[in-house]
Amino acid sequence: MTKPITITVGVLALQGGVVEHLNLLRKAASHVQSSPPESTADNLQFTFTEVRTAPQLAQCDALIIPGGESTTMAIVARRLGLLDPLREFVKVQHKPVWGTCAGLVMLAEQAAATKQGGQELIGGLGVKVLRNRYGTQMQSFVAGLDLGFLGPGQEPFRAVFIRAPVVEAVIGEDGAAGSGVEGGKGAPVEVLGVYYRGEGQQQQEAGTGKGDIVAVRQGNVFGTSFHPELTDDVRIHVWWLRQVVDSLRHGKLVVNGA
Ligand SMILES: NC(=O)CC[C@H](N)C(=O)O
Repeated sequence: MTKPITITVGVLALQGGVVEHLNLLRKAASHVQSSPPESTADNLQFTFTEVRTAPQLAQCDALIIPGGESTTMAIVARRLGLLDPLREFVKVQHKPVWGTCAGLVMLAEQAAATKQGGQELIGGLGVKVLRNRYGTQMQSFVAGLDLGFLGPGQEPFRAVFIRAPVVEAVIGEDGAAGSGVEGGKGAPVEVLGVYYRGEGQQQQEAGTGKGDIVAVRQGNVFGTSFHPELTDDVRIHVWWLRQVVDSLRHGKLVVNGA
């Protein structure tokens, strides 16, 4: 029998929607284990854990940065000495990371200043984000998104937007550290989700209309403006865990226990 592969996935637990991600990750894991990526059958294990310290981060093969308030998250991370280890995790070790909402802001290379002085970011995604694109908490909304990366013929994903950022501009490979496992030249920035505000489904399908970029990936770094963890729809978590497994198997990364 082959040795089990245990993948440790952390959720940064300084502030924000931590428990919700952990719950959905656990559900997603059982989906991934019941139809595992090829060659990991029977021996794929996941451990999910909260991350508050650099040693806890070092145990992780992949990380989720949840929604919340990115300014607060950055201040707390700085105080705990976590900002540099997080940058190392994302930009030097190129481990898979997913940021939701405030997490997307943290992973952007640039954020359009909404306050004087700006804020500290982790970076890794070659994009510039615009914070609070749709206004205040009161203007929160749910919208059906067609997310092609989930596969053909999928139902729209009911995306929850709460003081959500959007990707205002793709800076590209040069703006970020690059996310290819090999290092060096960065991976391209891929737009994986667009929200067409007040526009019809037909325009979405035709790819017309301007729309806001609300899901983006560059190599191992993935970001969404919205909060899949606040729904019981497990599809994006399942997709991401599969990406994590693939990346760890095909990249030159060390997997705990492998
Ligand atoms: N729901 C959220 O995560 C809101 C993000 C928040 N507006 C920020 O900029 O950090």
